[in-house]
Amino acid sequence: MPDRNSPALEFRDVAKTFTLHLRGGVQLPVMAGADLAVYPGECVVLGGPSGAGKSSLLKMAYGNYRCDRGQILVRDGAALIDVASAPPRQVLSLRRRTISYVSQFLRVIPRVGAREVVASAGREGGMAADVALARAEELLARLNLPERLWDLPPATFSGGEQQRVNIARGLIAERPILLLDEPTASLDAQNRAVVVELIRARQAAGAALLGIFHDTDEREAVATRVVDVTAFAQKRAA
Ligand SMILES: Nc1ncnc2c1ncn2[C@@H]1O[C@H](COP(=O)(O)OP(=O)(O)OP(=O)(O)O)[C@@H](O)[C@H]1O
Repeated sequence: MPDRNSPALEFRDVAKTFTLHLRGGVQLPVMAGADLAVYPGECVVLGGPSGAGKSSLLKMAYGNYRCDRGQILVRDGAALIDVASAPPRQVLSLRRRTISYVSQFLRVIPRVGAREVVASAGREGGMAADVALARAEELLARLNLPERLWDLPPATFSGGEQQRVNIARGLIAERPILLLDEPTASLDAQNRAVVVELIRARQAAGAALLGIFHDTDEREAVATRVVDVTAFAQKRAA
């Protein structure tokens, strides 16, 4: 069981400004002085208006965006890794072992079927091939993806079908930190309820979750705490 008394993920004094090189170097400050700790067993939901920087925080934690200042500390077993300064090799290793990220959209791989898209994420996380395959099928069935689609590449799937493959891919390896960027945005009520159950199960198992949920009911169903990122932007203006 993870140590619940120390954060699994912690942002310390993080600042981010986008520079638009194709627009004459226009600067877009998004946040400064962002401090946030997420503990094992928590589901912290990011709140605040559109454009406040919620997705940017998740992308910085996953190492997709660099931050300009501060630290993003990830507990990786006994080690503490600063994603903000870690070399790419170390960030990739964190993605294999420690952090999962369910983005809003599935990045489809041409010619690879849905079941394999999910199972391969399990294998990358260290599962044996047969276990990964069985777990992939279990998740796809739970998420009501029709079996006739399992061997087809998700490129032609509906938005909601792609999103469910994406969720299965993000959840299969059961890593200690889970980042969720509106995972239920394109789902119907029945599938939203399944995703809420899966998220709560990860939380009960001691994972640290950080997510964005615009739907109030879902937010209430999963959040142990809501953090308004507008406060980070206000620090920026101060
Ligand atoms: N890659 C990028 N290049 C330039 N600006 C960006 C980039 N990504 C985000 N931004 C800007 O940063 C600000 C914060 O965006 P972000 O997507 O983090 O907000 P958000 O709170 O998640 O919004 P929403 O709720 O609408 O998804 C916005 O003003 C956005 O235009």
